[in-house]
Amino acid sequence: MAIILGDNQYGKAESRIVRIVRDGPRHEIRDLNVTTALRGPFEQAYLTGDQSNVLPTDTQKNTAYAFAKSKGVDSIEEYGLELARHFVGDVDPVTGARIEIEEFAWERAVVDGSEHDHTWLRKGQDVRTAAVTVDATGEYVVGGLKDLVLLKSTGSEFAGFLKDDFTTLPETHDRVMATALDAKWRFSSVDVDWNDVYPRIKALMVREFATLQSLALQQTLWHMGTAVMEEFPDIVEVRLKAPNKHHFDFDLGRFGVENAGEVFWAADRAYGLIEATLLRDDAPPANDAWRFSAGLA
Ligand SMILES: O=c1[nH]c(=O)c2[nH]c(=O)[nH]c2[nH]1
Repeated sequence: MAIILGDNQYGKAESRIVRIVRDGPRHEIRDLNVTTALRGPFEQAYLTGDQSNVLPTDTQKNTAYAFAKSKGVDSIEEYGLELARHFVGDVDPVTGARIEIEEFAWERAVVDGSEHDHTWLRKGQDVRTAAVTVDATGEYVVGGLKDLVLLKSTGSEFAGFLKDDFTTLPETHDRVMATALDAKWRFSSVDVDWNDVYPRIKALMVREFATLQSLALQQTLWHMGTAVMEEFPDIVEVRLKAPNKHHFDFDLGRFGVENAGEVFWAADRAYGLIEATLLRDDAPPANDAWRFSAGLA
């Protein structure tokens, strides 16, 4: 019996990079969490401790900061592509680079009725994400968002489900539906107007969540994904993950008080977890586009 080294990669996880453009009185801010990972002939670092092929994770971190200055951060997708191309193209042993980025949004503070030049408020809790892979097979961009918290107070049903001896859930034709959406979409091209596309995808998913008379969260996810893929031919795959944040009617009947869908117990766990992948049947191969690192998704 021999033990072999399997899949491996290494890099610097979660460099917090804040890029401020301050060319004039009105500043711009981009607030990022950047993870880099390199793939290539790094077996000897594990097997014998030979570091000769190893570009330190510290250097990877420094490069991410340096590129934030030299290349700027117009979009996280483009910035990720620049970094990945550099590692693969300019650092000899590297054959593949994986860059994962989260972006935290800020909105300008409004002071005395006008937008302030250099003060912002953190915007929402949802996070824009990008995962870029460059290797010998090509360049891949997976855009996304996570923690988009949505709730609708009607327009959601769950009935007609399979029942067995353990089923206690009542059927409903009017319930609260809430989730914290995690969505990822794979592009078939890197020639994309990233900052134009992102808000349109988010708006489409919110529209579907709001307007569909939902028979299940599963159906809602299908509609969100298909709406995005119908609008954007370059998006060939969508992966959705949605916790069903249950809102149970609180039993006020015990106190002789009527509760017609007005007071809920918002349970934080256990929660349903609904996941789906939507894929065009002629999608080009994903190769390592979905191979995540460092627990960031
Ligand atoms: O939208 C839902 N899908 C389910 O699969 C499910 N299961 C459940 O108990 N409630 C719900 N709601």
